[in-house]
This record gives sequence, C-alpha cells and structure tokens, in this order.
Amino acid sequence: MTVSVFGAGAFGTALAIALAREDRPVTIWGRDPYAVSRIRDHRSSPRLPGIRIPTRVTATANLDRALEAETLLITVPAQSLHQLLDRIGNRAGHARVVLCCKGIDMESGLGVSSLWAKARPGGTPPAVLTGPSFANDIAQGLPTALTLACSSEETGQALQKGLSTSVLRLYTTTDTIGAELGGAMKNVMAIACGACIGAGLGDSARAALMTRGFAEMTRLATHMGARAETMAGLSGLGDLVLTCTSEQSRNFRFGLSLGRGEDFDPSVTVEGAATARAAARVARENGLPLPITAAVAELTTGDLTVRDAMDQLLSRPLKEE
Ligand SMILES: NC(=O)C1=CN([C@@H]2O[C@H](COP(=O)(O)OP(=O)(O)OC[C@H]3O[C@@H](n4cnc5c(N)ncnc54)[C@H](OP(=O)(O)O)[C@@H]3O)[C@@H](O)[C@H]2O)C=CC1
Ligand SMILES: O=C(CO)COP(=O)(O)O
Repeated sequence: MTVSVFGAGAFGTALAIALAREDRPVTIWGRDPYAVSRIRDHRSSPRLPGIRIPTRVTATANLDRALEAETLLITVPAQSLHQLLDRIGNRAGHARVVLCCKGIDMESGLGVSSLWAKARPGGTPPAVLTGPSFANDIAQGLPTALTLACSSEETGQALQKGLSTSVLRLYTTTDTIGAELGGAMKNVMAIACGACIGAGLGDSARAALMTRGFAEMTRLATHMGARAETMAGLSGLGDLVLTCTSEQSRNFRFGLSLGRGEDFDPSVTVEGAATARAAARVARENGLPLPITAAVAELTTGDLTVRDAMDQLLSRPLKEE
C-alpha cells in the first residue's frame, strides 16, 4: 500500500517515520518548500527536534505527485482542512482518505469527516485515525495504540493492516463520528485541566473536570449520532486521559498558561481553542448543556477569567450524576 501524508507537521512526519521504519513507501507533502527541502536534504523537522527522518521517507511540495498514492493521510490542523480540500479539488481520485486531524470546523460546526463528505458528495466516506499518541512518542518508536474508524468494515480492516506497525497498534471501529468527536473534544477538556492546574486549583478539581468533561463529550457525540461505547475507547477516554495529564500536550500547556496568566506562543497548534467555540455554538443551537466547553470557549476569547469560570461551574444547580 503506497501512502502519502498531507501536512509536514509533527504528526504527519511522525506517522511517515513509523511507516518508513517498516519499509513501507511513504511520501510527505508539505506546502512550504523550505520545510520539504529540510526533510529531503537534512532529514530533520523543527517540529520533531532530535529525530532523524529515515531516507525511505520521500518529501515533496508537488501536490499531484503526492496524490498518486493509494492511501492519503491528512494531517493538517482541523481549521485548515477546508483550505486543503479546496486545493486538492477533485484530484484525490479513488484513493482511500484517512483524516488524522482532531477538531470541529469553526465555520460549519462539522467534524472533520462530515466536512470532507460534504465537500465530496457521493464520494467514498473518509476514515479517521485518532487516539492517544504524541507525535514525538510515535517518532521515537514507542508503543502506541490508536483507533482507525471507517464506515466500511472491509476498508477499515485493510487500512488497519496497512497502517499498523510492530509498535503502532490500530483497533478498528465503524463509528467515525464517535472517534472524531472524542479526539476533538478531549482537546477542549485538556485546556480546562491545564487552566485548573495552572491556577493552582488542584488534582481533585482536575479529576472532576476530566470526569464531567467526559460526560459532556459523550452528550455531544451521542447527540450527533455516535455510540456511547466509542467514547469509552482509545479515541475518547484514552486520549482524554493522556492529554489532560501530560505537559507534552500543547492544549494542556495552553491551559496552563491561561491559569498562570502567562503568554503562549500563538504559532503553536492548539486545536481545542477553536473547537471549544465551535462545540459551544453547536451545543447552544441544539439545547445541549456543555458548561465546561462553554467556559473554555470564553476563556480562550478572554471573555472569562479562570476564577470566574470556576465560580460559574461551581454555582450551577446541584444535580444527579
Ligand atoms: N502533534 C501530535 O502529537 C498529534 C497531533 N494530532 C493532530 O494532527 C493535526 C496536525 O497537528 P500537528 O502535526 O501536531 O501540527 P503542526 O503544527 O506540527 O503542523 C501542522 C502542519 O500542517 C500544515 N498546514 C497548516 N495549514 C495548512 C494548509 N492549509 N495546507 C497545507 N498544510 C497546512 C503546516 O504547514 P506550515 O508549517 O506551512 O504552517 C504544518 O506542516 C492536528 O489536528 C492535531 O490535533 C494528532 C495526534 C497527535
Ligand atoms: O492529540 C494529541 C495526543 O493524542 C496531541 O495533543 P496536543 O495537540 O494537545 O499536543
């Protein structure tokens, strides 16, 4: 199976490295010719410091060449997906598409697979690859387990076989909506948990946010047609645990900076900020109570302080769990 990765960032490069280590042919497409030449000529990426990219990884800025692969892994941030879709146009042909981005599109309020399907009516629905995995861990060859979601069981199994490696273990599901919303919403909860720890509110408060955040993720996802059990898997609970407890997470670190009142580098990809706003809007429109998500949305726009967010959440009416 030939694979092209679209997006020369941390995650795309890490996946390419994992496949190349097992002698699978893989090409990275990047929009920035400098980033591409750095991979091609120097075998390194500033987003994966200290990692050497195997020579079996090919890098190109030529979109048509990358689109010749049988499987296309899309690894740009969720808010950039519509731009990439416009750029690809109808040139993806019959390739199998696997979306690896974690977010809800701000403009449409759609998850990434729904956004792709809307832009390609009648086309083969894309698969989703998501779950607990830091790019740096994958690039180092550390053991990782992910969810490969595909509405077609047969295609899902073929992708599982083609993309698993001896240390990257893929589990299949047909619930693409559950998988993608779990991956999107755990970033929102990681910002909340980072803010909580940054403001010195303690580990008990973080555990409460993770648990009630998980309830919100499940409420939103099941409303959108997902299965509740998907949320308890790698793509939901698994990624929630990883991202809410590790300073390797950019979303968690962004939350920490909010809690500490510190600046955060705006060039760093923090998917949970836009996703919180998109999800809060979807929730309002559908009458779904997502109080943590709403608070994170307002925290990221500066409309709420961490202290006010805490007071707001604690003063909600008492209820059954
Ligand atoms: N990093 C991680 O540990 C993991 C990340 N993910 C997910 O993967 C996705 C990508 O994250 P990650 O790789 O870390 O992000 P990075 O910030 O490291 O890289 C993003 C890449 O996408 C490129 N890009 C952005 N917009 C466009 C566009 N419109 N067209 C083409 N390329 C574009 C950037 O190019 P340029 O440099 O030119 O801006 C850059 O190469 C996110 O949704 C993230 O949640 C999932 C699991 C783990
Ligand atoms: O998705 C991830 C881990 O599964 C990466 O998290 P961050 O985007 O917060 O770094």
